[in-house]
Formats: sequence, C-alpha cells, structure tokens
Amino acid sequence: MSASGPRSDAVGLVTTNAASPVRYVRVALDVPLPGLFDYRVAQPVSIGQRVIVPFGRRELVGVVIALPEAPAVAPEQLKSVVRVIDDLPPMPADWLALMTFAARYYQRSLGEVMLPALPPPLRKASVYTGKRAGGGPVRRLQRRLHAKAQARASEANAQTPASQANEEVSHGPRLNEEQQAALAAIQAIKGHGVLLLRGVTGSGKTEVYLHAAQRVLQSGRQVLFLVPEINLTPQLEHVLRSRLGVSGTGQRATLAIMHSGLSDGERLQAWWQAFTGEADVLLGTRMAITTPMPRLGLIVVDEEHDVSYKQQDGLRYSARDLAVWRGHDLGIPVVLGSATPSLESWHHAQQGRYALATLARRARDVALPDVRIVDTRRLALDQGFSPHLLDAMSERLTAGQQVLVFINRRGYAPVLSCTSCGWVSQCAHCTAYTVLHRWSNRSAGLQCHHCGSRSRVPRACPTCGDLDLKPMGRGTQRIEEFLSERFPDARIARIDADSTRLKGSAQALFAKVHDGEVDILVGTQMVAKGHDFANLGLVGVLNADSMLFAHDFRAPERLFAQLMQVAGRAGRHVGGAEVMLQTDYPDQPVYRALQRHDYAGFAHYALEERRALGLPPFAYQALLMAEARELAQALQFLNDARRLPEDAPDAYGGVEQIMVYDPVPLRVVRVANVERAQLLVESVSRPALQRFLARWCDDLYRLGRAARVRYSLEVDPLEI
Ligand SMILES: Nc1ncnc2c1ncn2[C@@H]1O[C@H](COP(=O)(O)OP(=O)(O)OP(=O)(O)O)[C@@H](O)[C@H]1O
Ligand SMILES: [Zn+2]
Repeated sequence: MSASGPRSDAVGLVTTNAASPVRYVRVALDVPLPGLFDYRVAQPVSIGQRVIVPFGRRELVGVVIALPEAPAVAPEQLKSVVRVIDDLPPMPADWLALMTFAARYYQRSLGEVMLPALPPPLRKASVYTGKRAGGGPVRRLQRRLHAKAQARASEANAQTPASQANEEVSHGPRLNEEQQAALAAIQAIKGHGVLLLRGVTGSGKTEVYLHAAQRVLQSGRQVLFLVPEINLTPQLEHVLRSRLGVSGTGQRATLAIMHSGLSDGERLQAWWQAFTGEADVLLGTRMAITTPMPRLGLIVVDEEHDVSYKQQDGLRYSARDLAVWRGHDLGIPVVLGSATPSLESWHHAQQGRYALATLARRARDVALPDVRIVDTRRLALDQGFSPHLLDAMSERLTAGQQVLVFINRRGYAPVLSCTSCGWVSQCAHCTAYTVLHRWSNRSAGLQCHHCGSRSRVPRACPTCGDLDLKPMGRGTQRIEEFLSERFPDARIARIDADSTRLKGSAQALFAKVHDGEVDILVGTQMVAKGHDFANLGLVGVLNADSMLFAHDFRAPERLFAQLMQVAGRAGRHVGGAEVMLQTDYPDQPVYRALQRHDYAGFAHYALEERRALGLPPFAYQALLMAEARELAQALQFLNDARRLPEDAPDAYGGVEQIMVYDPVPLRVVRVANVERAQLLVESVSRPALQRFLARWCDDLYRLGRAARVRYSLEVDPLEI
C-alpha cells in the first residue's frame, strides 16, 4: 500500500522490516486515558498494524504507533501482545498522519480518534478470537466477495455478456459557460488547493463535480465524495452509477457507498474496497472522510456549509475541515460546493486562500423563484396559514404542480396546555416541554425531543383537574392533518424524522415525490437540501421567525442557508415558481437578502458584524461542557477549570491571548436527569488556542477525575 504525497507529520519512526526482531510495541487504544500503551511482542510487527492486547480484564484491539527501543515502563511490568492481526496491510502513513492531526487538533488521545475511525469489525477483539471467528471479518468478507464473483462469472458465461462494465455510459448535458469555467478552475489547481464552488440552487454543481471526477479517474486516481445526509446518497449514487466512465485501468469506474445506515458488514466492505483501491469512488457521509484511499486524487464536499459535517458526540470533528487538511497533506485538490457557503469558507475565498468559482444562474433555462414575503402581523391565520398562501396553493394544485410546505418542527404540537390554569406538558427528566405526537389515527402521546422518553396524554390537567387540554402551536403532523381537510383531493406526504424512521422509508417517500405521486409535501429541513424536484411550483415557509432570535450567533447564517436551500427546491425544471415566506418581521435583513437571492450581500453584512464583535471566523473558539447530577457541581468544575492556568502561569505561555468566559448553564439545563453547563474559550490566534488547550486538557483530566464530573471539550463548536 503506497501512500502518495509528502508526509507532514510522521507518527512513528521507521517501519522495521519483519526480519529484525521487534521486542516492544507502543499501541493506541480506545480508552478514556491519555497516552499510548507499551507491550512486549514476540511476533514480527510493523507500524500501522493492529494488535490484540490485554487491558485490565479485557482484550482490546489497538493500532501500533511506534516500535520503541525501550519501553516507557519497567519491562517486567509489561504484558504481551496476544495477537498481531495480519489480515490487512498496515494502515498507511497518510492515514496515521491524519489521525495524529485530528487527535492533536481536537485534543483527544490517538486511540480515541483512530479506533472509532475504523469499521466496527476491525476494532473488536472478539470477532478475531471467538470460536466462530472464521479467520476474522476481513477473511470472511474476502471469501464472500470471491464466491459472489465466481457466481457472476459462471452466470455471465451462460448468458449474454452484459455486465455493468459494458453498460452504456450516459452522457450528461453540455456544460454551460459558467460550469466550464468552474471546471477549468478546478483543473488549474496544481497539487493542493481548495476551490469554493458557489452555485445558486439548481445551477448544476453536480455536473461540475462529475466532470472533475472523471478526469481524476482517467488518470488512475480515486475520488472521495462527501454529502451531508444519508438521504442524499441514493440520488447521487444513481447519477454516479450512470455517468462515471472508465477509470485508469480502462474498466468502468467502481463505486462504494458509506454511511451510518449500513450494517457493520456492509460498512466494512465499502471501507475495504476503498482501502484496497478496488473502488475508484467512495461516496459517503462525514464518516467516510477517515477512510484510507491509496490513490486519492480529489475530494468533493457537497453542501459544505451543512452542520451535519460536524460530529456532535465522541470526537467532535468537522469532516469538511479534515477534508481540507487531508487534501493539503496529500497535495490534491479539494472542492467545496454550496449555494450558501459557510462564512468560514467564504471568508477564506474572499481572502484568496481558497479559489472561488461562481455559478450565478440556474443550469436549465429557468429563473430562480420569486420570493414573496407575507407580512402576517395583521392577518387572520388558519392553522398558521395566511389566505395568500392557501390561495396560491390551490392555484398551483389546479395547475398540476407540486407544493412544498416547510416547517421545521416535527410532531403534532410543540406543547400541550391547560386552558384554565396554564399548565404545560413538561418532561420529567429534562427542562423541556414534551411534544404532542400522533402515533396513529387513534393514539397520541407526549414525547420529549431531548431524551426521547414518552408518556401518555393526561385525561385531565394534572394541576387543576380541568378537562380542557389543548395543543398549542403546530408541527408537521398537525399541518398534514389540516391540509388533508382543506385539500381533500390532494395526495399529501409528510417527510420528517418520524415518518422516515424505518430503513428505506425516506427513500421510498422521496421516490413518490419524484414520480409525481404526491401533490403536497409537508416537511422539515430533511426536504430542504439537495433534491432536484422537477415539478415543484410553490414553497410555503411557516414559522421561520422562531429561528430569528436564537441566542446563537450563527443562527442568522443558518436560517439564511436553510431558507435559500428550501426556496431552491422550487421551479428547478420549469420557471414561474414562487416562494411564500410568512413572517411577523418582514424587514429582517435575513429575509430581505433572501428575497433578492443575495448570498454575497448577506455574507458581507454578516461577516462585518462578526468582525465588529470579534467572532469566528475572526476568532477561534473551544467549548468545555460539564455534566453532573446537579448544576452546581458542573458549574463548580467549570469554575475550577477556569482557574487552572492561575496555578501554573508559566506552563500556559501565551495565556494573555486567551479569553476564558464565565461558565453558564446550557439553555436546556437538564437532559435525562443530567444537568449541564459550559465554558467558552476564545482567541484571535489559532496556534495560541491550540497551545492553551493542549496544556489545559492535561490539567482537566486530573481535575475531572477528582470532581467526578463528565466533561467534553469541543474545538470549533458550531453551537454555543
Ligand atoms: N449544463 C446543463 N444544461 C442543462 N441542464 C443542466 C446542466 N447542468 C445541470 N443541469 C440540470 O440542472 C438541474 C440542477 O442541477 P444540480 O442538481 O446539479 O444543481 P445544484 O447546483 O446541485 O443545486 P442545489 O444546490 O440546489 O442542490 C439538474 O436537473 C441537472 O440535470
Ligand atoms: Zn426529556
């Protein structure tokens, strides 16, 4: 397995050849302890190989990081490696370097970063040592693939030879001038460079990616495609399968898919195909970014602004940021595409650190939809709908077009309340209201969207006994119910996290919409992104105002992106489409910019504000979160954490560049009976912040053990 490009940061020293006897190995393990672990070893072993080692009373899989001359502890205390796993070549140096970078940047131990980056079967000791291990998961996979290939070969002999390789590659549309210019800009990148492709919704960014990918494949290299959501993989998979031509070998390029909806076996297969170079293209969600690919030549990050690229638990990495680092390390181009780039990426492009290509017009000869702002302040609304929106819906339905109603709230109603005493339904375990849900036509219940716990709908008010309990506000289910009464002939589909819980159900629902079997689509942000609807003439936006005054400084950016995305689903194949946005605040700059389809104007305004306030991308942040039974404990821990640098000012060199804020409770303080608080750390210098965090983490570890508080540190948090 050869890795290309310069190694910026070699993890180990040298890979010894198997002949010379290695006596000790230094291993990364996925355990909540800092540092690496030394073992004695009798078998030949190389850096990057996996080993099974005893740890406490368990056996764990670890990755060999170094082959030290002498162990870090007394040799007689060393335990021995149980087994050297040799079903794969050692993990390549560029992968080890990526993991080392991620561990350092996100302030986690190497093992906590490395092991979770591997498909689950590769990091479970039991699948190698158990009675039915059958040589381990990789050998089993190889046998399965081999058997499949043989079956296919004998079938092909019996019938006419019509395998995928001989299938006709379909040709896409001719690139327009803007698309050609964007493609040329990607091809002009020599070695590493990031290109930000800003293309309005429906401008044909996908075509640009495809052409860029095709060139890379022809030169014999691999392509990594990242999409923010599982739901977008089938659509892009279909396009890639029909469009990718030959790779460097003269064979039809092959594709592997990776996302969290796969079984462990499926994920291992996709990973293995990318790792061995058998797959030319890997299409996946954020987890795919850590897949080793020996011939990687291009990384594409579609919808690069999407928050789904940030992992929200465990190692809180940004797949987009890792993609940029990986491209740099390998000396290859990275394409970031979006209609509404993140302000971070946009800022880089403005400063010339990223190249910028713009697709200002839609690819098909249609105009962007008209955005109409409906001032709802003096209107009588019917279940949240203005007469304007209802009339417009009737018209579009009569004309045979589809309508999308967007509301970012699932369930029936966000809260149940008592009309006489004001009681509201609250979760017993969280500081949050419980949401009223319809489970079926006949049954309803209350559910907490924070801890997931469910309860029955009380028959009478728990405080005053009144029987008149009413749902307040509305979510997708109530909207769906209302619309089915209002438009009895229309076929209505609802797409949200509830209606798509079962595997494959989202895909089935989207297929119905694409096939024209749906007239009205009611959906949350799940429907907003990426989909190329052909016949959607009207988008109605309800309740956007609820996101206007969130305390997070990124809220306007996120709202604007979301509205641009959802508006962009309208009129993609035929013109004359319309977006109706209902609001009590028609003069908000976010809405005005949306009306003008003015991303650049919005970004300029938002960046100026960030600059004035010293917020990212003009500053760098990290967030320390603490969880405890009681808020006071969490706050105490954070206060102690805040004072740590005072005890050892010299060790924290450069601390004057660091701003540590006061600890604050989270907006939703209690979730599942755990109370939470957080502390923000900020600096105008990324290196200074990194230095501070590295030292701080060591001290936090000691503090945390004594305090019995669970804590986590997030670098570059997206929500504060
Ligand atoms: N050069 C072209 N000529 C004609 N049609 C094109 C061309 N390029 C793309 N298209 C079509 O335009 C439509 C929109 O393209 P695509 O879905 O790639 O847009 P996009 O930029 O990814 O949009 P979004 O950001 O909204 O997802 C598709 O139906 C695509 O087939
Ligand atoms: Zn709860």
